[in-house]
Amino acid sequence: MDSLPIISLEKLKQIDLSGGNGKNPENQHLYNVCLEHGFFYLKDHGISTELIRETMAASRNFFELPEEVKKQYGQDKQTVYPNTSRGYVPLYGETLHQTTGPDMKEIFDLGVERPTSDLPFTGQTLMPDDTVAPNFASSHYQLQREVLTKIVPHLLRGLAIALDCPPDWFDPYFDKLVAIHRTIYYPPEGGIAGKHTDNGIFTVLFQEYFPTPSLRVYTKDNWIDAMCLEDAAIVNLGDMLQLWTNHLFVSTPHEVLHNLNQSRISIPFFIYPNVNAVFQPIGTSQTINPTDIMLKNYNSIWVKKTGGGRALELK
Ligand SMILES: O=C(O)CCC(=O)C(=O)O
Ligand SMILES: [Fe+2]
Repeated sequence: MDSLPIISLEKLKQIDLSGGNGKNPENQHLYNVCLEHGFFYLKDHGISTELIRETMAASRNFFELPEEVKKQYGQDKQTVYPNTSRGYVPLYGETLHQTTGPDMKEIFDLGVERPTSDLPFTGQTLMPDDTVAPNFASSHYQLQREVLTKIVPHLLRGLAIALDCPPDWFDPYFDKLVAIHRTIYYPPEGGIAGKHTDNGIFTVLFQEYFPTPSLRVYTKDNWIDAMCLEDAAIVNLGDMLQLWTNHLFVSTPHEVLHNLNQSRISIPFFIYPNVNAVFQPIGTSQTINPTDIMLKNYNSIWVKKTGGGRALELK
């Protein structure tokens, strides 16, 4: 196995409720892929290549601004709690794996814009306007709207059906979902994201197209390259879905080693349930509040600097 499986969102959306819970062959495929890899390409997702390219170009233009301009949107200027969930982070700001140390990359984190609130991960991001970073905010929020309407609900339904649950089984947990929406800039020759797992339910990732890949995935006891497939997003399962499914599905370790002579942009969307949701891992009587898990993960990345997700388990 040296390439990752491909799931068609269009096929997943063809739910036939006449004979049971709507499971179709693509759901069965999704189930097997989630058991075995937890990492796959998502094609037929309905988001235009132009919008993705435009958002990447606007991101690159932002990251090429002088440092003192970018720092005006730093985490210390953000009002959402925790402020490490929003805004600009310079090179070597984030540690995803303790042994690798601080990552050589810059990031900007956005969220779903909701009225300011005391609830964690809820509120407005301080963003550069068009005079500072043309099209940065507008393209990102357009892409976010499309990810949250065209991909996330259908993937949640596909996963529910794959798990032999009714299609709308996850829906009440996600009607005010939390999304950490990030854009990353890896400088040429040495950009890095240390080994980690993502902490949420799943991540929808758009990576810039290069013939030589920089993203690597640990699956079936091997590190393999995640080649760039034009027009396909990547989806990887996170720790929270692993926990929810009582370790049936796996959150997959991955890392970025970017050695090309050009910079690389990627745009992941980390999807979490509603802030005040409570879920029970399948087959247990435990109750889990996803926000507690998120806050613990933020503490481990930004305060203790011991890494992201299950990074401590990864050598
Ligand atoms: O840049 C990438 O391709 C992946 C980034 C990533 O894994 C993350 O930010 O969690
Ligand atoms: Fe990741």
